[in-house]
Amino acid sequence: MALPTSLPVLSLADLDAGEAQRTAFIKDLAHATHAYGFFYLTNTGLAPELEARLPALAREFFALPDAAKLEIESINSAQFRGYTRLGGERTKGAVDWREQIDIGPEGPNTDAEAPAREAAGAPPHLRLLGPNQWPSALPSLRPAAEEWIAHLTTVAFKLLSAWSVALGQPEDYFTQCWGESFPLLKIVRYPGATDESAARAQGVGAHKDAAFVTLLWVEPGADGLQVQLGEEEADGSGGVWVDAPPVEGAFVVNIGEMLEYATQGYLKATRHRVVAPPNGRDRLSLPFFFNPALDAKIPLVNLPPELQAKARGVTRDPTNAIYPTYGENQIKSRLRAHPDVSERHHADLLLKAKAAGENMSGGAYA
Ligand SMILES: O=C(O)CCC(=O)C(=O)O
Ligand SMILES: [Fe+2]
Repeated sequence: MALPTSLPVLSLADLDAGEAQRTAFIKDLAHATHAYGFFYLTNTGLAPELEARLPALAREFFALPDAAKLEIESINSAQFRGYTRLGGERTKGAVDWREQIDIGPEGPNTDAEAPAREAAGAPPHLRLLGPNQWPSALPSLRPAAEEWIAHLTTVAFKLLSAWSVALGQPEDYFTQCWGESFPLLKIVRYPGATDESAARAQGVGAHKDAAFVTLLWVEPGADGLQVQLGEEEADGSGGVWVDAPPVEGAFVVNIGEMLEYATQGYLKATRHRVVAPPNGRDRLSLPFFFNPALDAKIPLVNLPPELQAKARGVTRDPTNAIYPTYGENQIKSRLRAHPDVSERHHADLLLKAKAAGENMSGGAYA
């Protein structure tokens, strides 16, 4: 297969532009996400005002004094919400050179009830339900982030129904067992490289996203994202690393491991990484990971024979099993990514995982 030097661009508006354009969109979507696992999506209906407002607030947040940022440090949150300072996160055990805020669905704090709940048989992933942390120095961040999440949720649902049709299923195939979505928005800043530390070359290390689907916004002009196309080896080597610079007005969309798993590899979760910006520059991005409810079990898609013939199967690292319940995957990847939060709030789960022989030092995206 000839590899493109840049990723395909699809317009979401085509889905509502009459039968012919809708059919063409679904076909292009299937091709892009089977062959590459990545594409650019334009015309998502995001209000230009919001597209300017949230990144501007993100920049304001990162420019706050450390004390104001650390007020919402993720170490305070058993749900891994809030601010993670530079060097606080890992991929494949190596430190990522970025600072970020993690924002999930808002919920009451039930940390104190977890032991009794679990003694009565509730799964540990319910520990991920709880409140976000918002900076008191920047009250306008919360409504902007919530509007962003709400809009991308509608965009992601449109994509899910288009994939359902592309996979020969009814439109509501994925959503019938979906439940209340459990998305995660990250607000991320990668500082420029300095020659002080070699670790800074890894903005975020090579990984596949654990989510169903990711919709990534990148600040215009900020390159650094690279995508591994072609046939890679099981150990992650091989293939061709292609630059995926931001395209004006577009989100980068990519398949996560849960959707790859549900389609037995027909849709591809493609490895990607971010190279730290050059000295004197920094890079802002807003990855949005779209996921079903923590207790959702999404059935494997019964592919039509012509697609089944092209499904690659899912080869898994035996130390990084995919569980049928979404929440089990989610809590494991959070435990790996944030060892400090895990040791403080979930030491019992770390011990259990180690006793079961799982590799818990792999980082978010082992
Ligand atoms: O910041 C980016 O451009 C991508 C980040 C990413 O791949 C991730 O957080 O999973
Ligand atoms: Fe990613």
